[in-house]
Amino acid sequence: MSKILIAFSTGPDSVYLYHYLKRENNELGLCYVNHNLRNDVDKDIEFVKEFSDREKVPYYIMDLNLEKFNENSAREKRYEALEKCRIENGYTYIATGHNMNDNVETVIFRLLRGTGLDGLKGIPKKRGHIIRPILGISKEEILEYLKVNNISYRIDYTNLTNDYSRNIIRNKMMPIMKEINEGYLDNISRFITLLNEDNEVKRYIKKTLDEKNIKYSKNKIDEIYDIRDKNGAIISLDKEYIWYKSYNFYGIKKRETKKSFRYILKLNEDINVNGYSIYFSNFSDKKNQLEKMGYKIYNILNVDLLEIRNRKDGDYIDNIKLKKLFIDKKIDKYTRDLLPLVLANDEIILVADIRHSKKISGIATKDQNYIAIKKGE
Ligand SMILES: Nc1ncnc2c1ncn2[C@@H]1O[C@H](COP(=O)(O)OP(=O)(O)OP(=O)(O)O)[C@@H](O)[C@H]1O
Repeated sequence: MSKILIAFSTGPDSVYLYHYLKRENNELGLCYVNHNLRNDVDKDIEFVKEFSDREKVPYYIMDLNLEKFNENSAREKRYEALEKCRIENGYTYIATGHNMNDNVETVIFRLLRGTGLDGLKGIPKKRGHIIRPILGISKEEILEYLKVNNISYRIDYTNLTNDYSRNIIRNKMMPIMKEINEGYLDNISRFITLLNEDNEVKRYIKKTLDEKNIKYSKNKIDEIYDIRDKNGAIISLDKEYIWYKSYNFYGIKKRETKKSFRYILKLNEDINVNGYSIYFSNFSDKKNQLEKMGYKIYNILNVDLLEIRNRKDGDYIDNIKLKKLFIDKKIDKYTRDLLPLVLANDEIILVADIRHSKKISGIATKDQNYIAIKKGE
């Protein structure tokens, strides 16, 4: 439960916002800012008083004299007045009634005027003490709710806006977009949400790097951002740290000290190395099972011992230098040392699950020795 001051203009959005927040058991108050710009302010104030009486919530009227200001400064002064009211009366947040239509209109307006990606984030859900709880609700839903529940409100300010471009977007462009696609509002709004999520991930990355005092470039943030869905992915940060993504972790880890390894695998043995499981077998039933579990299977003839080790300088697979392969496949230096290589008769036949030598076949036939490999936690 929070103590929330509603920026209450008496229009449908504010009235809906009140009912919306009431459902969540918040402690509410109403603040009407009197701009003295409209003739029927008295009726607004009467509405606020009646509403507050009926709902048993406190109200506050903040007077402004804005005759000499333009619309922009009216908005600024309104936010100042709301903030003053919030502090004086001990509220935690100010909630405004911006809705999904306002958000989409804002983004379209910015697109037409020219904007960067940041501008397409739309109206922020939260900024300082200001929250906008009904940003995800369309005007249509709001009006429908008020109608069905027989809830009264005053004239919609937003339709009286004297902002010329806004009016064209709202009254001309939006209806045409709706003709093209009924779901246009949801679709654009979803796009805005996606952009905001992206921003949140990037903010998290930046904050985490800053906390560790790590020097980084903007590219690094993009690189880290790109692996956000790739379990097992690693980005090298510096000598000491890596950024690591696994099923339940996405953040900074200390590098494990480089340990070289070497194992011998006999037929029908298996092994786990640095997150890879490897089977060397000739059981065909098991082969089907492993295949279903996502293992890559390779046939191998005339071998009954395999060697599993990490890379060494000058390693080759077929005629390709491992180093070149790693660069081509964009495998960072940290990961390169952890990858298990599989060797038969001193020749590399598998580089983890990344590449197999021409000498072994990716098609496993019956009753043959095979290697099964899979990366997994
Ligand atoms: N006179 C007022 N008193 C209190 N709150 C108001 C008043 N007018 C507007 N608000 C608040 O601001 C919200 C947005 O209203 P409106 O779209 O008219 O304002 P705006 O800030 O000029 O909008 P935008 O930033 O989208 O151009 C309303 O839902 C309401 O919460």
